[in-house]
This record gives sequence, C-alpha cells and structure tokens, in this order.
Amino acid sequence: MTEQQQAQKITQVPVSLGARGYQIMIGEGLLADPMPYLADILPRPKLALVSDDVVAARYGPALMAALADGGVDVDLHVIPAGEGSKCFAELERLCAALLDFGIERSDLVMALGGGVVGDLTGFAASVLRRGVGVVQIPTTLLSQVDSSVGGKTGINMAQGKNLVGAFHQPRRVLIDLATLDSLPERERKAGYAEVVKYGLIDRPDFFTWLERKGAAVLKGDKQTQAYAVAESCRAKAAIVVADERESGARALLNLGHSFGHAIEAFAGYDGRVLHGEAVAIGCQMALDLSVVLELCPKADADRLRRHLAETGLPHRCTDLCTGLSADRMMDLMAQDKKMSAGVLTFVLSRGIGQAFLSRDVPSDVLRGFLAANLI
Ligand SMILES: NC(=O)c1ccc[n+]([C@@H]2O[C@H](COP(=O)([O-])OP(=O)(O)OC[C@H]3O[C@@H](n4cnc5c(N)ncnc54)[C@H](O)[C@@H]3O)[C@@H](O)[C@H]2O)c1
Ligand SMILES: O=C(O)C(=O)C[C@@H](O)[C@H](O)[C@H](O)COP(=O)(O)O
Ligand SMILES: [Zn+2]
Repeated sequence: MTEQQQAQKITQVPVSLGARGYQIMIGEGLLADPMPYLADILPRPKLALVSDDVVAARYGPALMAALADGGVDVDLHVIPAGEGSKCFAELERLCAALLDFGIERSDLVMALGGGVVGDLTGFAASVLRRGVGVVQIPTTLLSQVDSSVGGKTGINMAQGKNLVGAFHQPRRVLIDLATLDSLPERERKAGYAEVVKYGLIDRPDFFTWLERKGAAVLKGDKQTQAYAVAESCRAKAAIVVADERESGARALLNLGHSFGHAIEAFAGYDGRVLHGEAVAIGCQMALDLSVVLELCPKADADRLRRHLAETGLPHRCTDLCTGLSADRMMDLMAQDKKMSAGVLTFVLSRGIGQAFLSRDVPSDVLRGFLAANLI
C-alpha cells in the first residue's frame, strides 16, 4: 500500500485469479484524485469512459478533469439511466462509439455507474476486438458490493435477465464510498439486499452485525458502510475465486435470484421493480421454501423477514407486483441459467449463513408454495 493509500484509508481486497486477478480498492473520495489508483494499469494517456446520464452529470466532469490533470484524455459515452439500457440497441451504440473512439485491444474502458453501466460496458469490453480491458468504478451500493466484482457481464432479453453475456473480469475495481451520498434511498435499500445475501449464504456473523448496524449502513454512516462494502467484496471474491465460471459453488451467489429474476422479467425492466428489491423478496422466498421443505428452522426465515422489514425492504412478492401466477412464475423460472436437463438448481438454506444447492425440489411442492405466495 502506498503512502497516499494509507493516508486515505484505502482498503484493498484482492481477487486472486492468477493472470485474471485484480484489486478492489475501497475508500472515500478516491475519485477526486484517481490517478494513483489507475496509473499502473493505463496503457496510454487516452481512455474511454462510459456512464449513464444521471451519473455522468453528477460525477463525470470532476472525474474527467482529474484525469485530464493527470495527463489522460477521456472520451465519454453516455447511456440512458435504467435497466432498459441492458439491451442490444445500447450495446450496439456503445460498441460503435468505442470503435469510433479508436479503441485498441490493449486499451481500458472505464465503467462509471451502477450495475447497468457495469454489466453493459463489461459485456461490450468482452466482445470488442475479442476483448479489451475494463475498469469498474461502481457508484451504487449494489454495484459496489456485487456487480463490479466477479466478471459477470451481459444484457437482458424479453425472455429473462442477463440471458446474453460473458464472463470478463475487470482489471481493477475502484470504489469511492462518497458516491453513495447522492444515491436515492430506494436504490440504497435495493443494494442492501445483496449485502444481506452474503450473510445468508455463509457469513452468519456478518448477518448478526447487519442486524445491529444495517440501519447505519443505509443512513450513510461511512465507517459502517466501509465495513459492509469491504466484507461483501471479501465474501464475493472468496466464492468467485473458488469457482470463477459457476460450475458449482458460485451458484450460491444466486441465492434469491431464481425467484427474483422471474419477478423482474414479469414486471418488465421499467424500474417498477429494482433488481435488489426482487432479490430481497427472492431471498425471503428461498428461506420460506426451505422451511416448507423442512430444511430450515422457521425462526431463521422469520429472522430474515424481521430484518428486511426493519430496514424497509420488500419481502413479499405481492409487496411489489400483483397478478403473477404460479404457472407464469414457473415458466419464467425455466429461463434460469441454473436449469440443466430440465431440472432447476435451487439455492436453499439450512439456516442463516448455511445456503446450499439443491436439485431436489419437487415441482408439486414448488407450485403449491408459489400459489400460496403469489397474486
Ligand atoms: N454482474 C453482476 O454480477 C451483477 C450483480 C448484481 C446485479 N447486477 C445487475 O446490476 C443491475 C442493477 O444495478 P444497480 O442497482 O446499480 O442499478 P442501476 O445501474 O440502474 O443504478 C440505479 C440508479 O441509480 C443511479 N445512480 C447510480 N449511481 C448513483 C449515485 N452515486 N448517485 C445518484 N444516482 C446514482 C443510476 O443512474 C440509476 O438511475 C441489474 O441489471 C442487475 O442485474 C449484476
Ligand atoms: O456474481 C454472481 O455469480 C451472481 O450471481 C451475482 C448476482 O447478484 C447477480 O445478480 C448476477 O448478475 C446474476 O447472475 P445470473 O447468472 O443469474 O444472471
Ligand atoms: Zn443480483
């Protein structure tokens, strides 16, 4: 760690993937002077920056000025904010803009924004000239704790979420906690769902900590945010390092997502249901289904319900979308990437911090469970 990083209290989380390995750098205010965190990986004093209209307006000018001060010429491409931008039309526009910019295979594209900017830009980087580098600069809680790390990139299809995509690890992740200050409360809460997810997967002590400190994280307390973000990154990095391409354990990171992605696809990608909100509901459904299957103590599912309610997160499907039938949900869940040979792998739970994978959920039990929880 350099003197400047020490002075700025930068936390580094390594993602140890050999030649594809990288550092996640977490600190407050690091975008005001980003060169110390980028200089060693910049191939030339010129780079492309991708952002959405909201984030570009708020953080683009200062970041570009700071890079210009460091002698770097920046070309900015702006996409419309929102989930609707994870689509072929925006991908094509972005690829064309990056080619017009003159992107070379050794170049870096910087993604400044939430998971939408990160997923789209990461995917464009994975296919442009068969792969250029990407630096993730996540500005939402969700993207800081989840989407910027691990290399999943992609776009949505009418059939479902992230159905076209690639694994493409970033060269670096720069997390400036100060950007969370301007994030709308609803977005902060949605991102918090993915934080809770790590506690539920395999970090019961972290879940207990969140029960005490979650409100402070959401309120903007920097010390608790720094710990929550770093611990989430450590949790995610450990799983990604164990199974980069999701041939096994990485599917645990999908806790709540079989239900969640189906809810998002049903709602359409128009902002009525945010990804994190769907994940919160999905995690609760995963634990409740585990109770029905007599795998998880009801007290643990109730503990999650209480925490989601206390932090103001939705936890029932009907909180956010109505009219979704059990049959439609089953159809939508059939698009899950964890489906193989017609059987869906579920992420279930034996209790807080004890998630596991199962291909043994009887479809009649699932249908009955959904019927009791939907419409
Ligand atoms: N690749 C992965 O591993 C992974 C993991 C989790 C989620 N995702 C994906 O991430 C997406 C959701 O990401 P998200 O929740 O960050 O949503 P988002 O990217 O849509 O951002 C949410 C909103 O907040 C605005 N915003 C962003 N930063 C801001 C800031 N600092 N201040 C004020 N406004 C700001 C954006 O303009 C947008 O309107 C989904 O598409 C989801 O599927 C991917
Ligand atoms: O990184 C992962 O692996 C995840 O599953 C993280 C999820 O939070 C994220 O929403 C991811 O994009 C879902 O992946 P998908 O493969 O189900 O599309
Ligand atoms: Zn997710």
